[in-house]
Amino acid sequence: MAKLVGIIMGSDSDLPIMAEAAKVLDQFGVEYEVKISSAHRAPEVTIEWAKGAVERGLEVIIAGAGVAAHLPGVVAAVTPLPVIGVPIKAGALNGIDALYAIVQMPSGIPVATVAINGAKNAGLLAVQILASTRPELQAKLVEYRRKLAEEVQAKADKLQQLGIDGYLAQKQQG
Ligand SMILES: Nc1c(C(=O)O)ncn1[C@@H]1O[C@H](COP(=O)(O)O)[C@@H](O)[C@H]1O
Repeated sequence: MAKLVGIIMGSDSDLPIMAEAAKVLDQFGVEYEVKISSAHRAPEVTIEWAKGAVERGLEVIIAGAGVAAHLPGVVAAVTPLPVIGVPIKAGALNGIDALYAIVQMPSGIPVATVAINGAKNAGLLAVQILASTRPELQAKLVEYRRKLAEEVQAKADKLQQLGIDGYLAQKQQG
């Protein structure tokens, strides 16, 4: 399968979080490219990467950045591809600054913003976008959701069986 998703982040310090998006894509068998670049520190390289994304065959971009997180918006400004922004928890404001910077895009250039450090959901959202034209991915998503629901049901059954104190005691034991 060709590389369909581009993952870009502002710094290698974002990598531990952004790796969670890559992990989801691995899980669904979606190939991707990964890039460290910065709209602030390396603007030309960033813009060149984003401008070439369509030609390279990418269909979705996941862009993560912390603090004054302009990277996702700058990428979105130069590509017609959907951009999913991941605000990274970093710096004195713990990601609130990044969240606001990414989510408050001016009208006309959207960035689909997930939660602070929400790289896993960014990966899932990318899979969902790709799945709209790929039945095999759609089927995997249905199965993924079925397992999630099964896990919730297992917890509900256990709580019913053990009661609150028993449940918490068992949870504490790990
Ligand atoms: N927000 C941006 C941009 C950008 O938006 O272009 N470039 C780097 N950064 C962010 O700066 C934080 C600290 O970076 P360093 O750890 O390299 O100092 C990172 O979270 C990065 O995403």
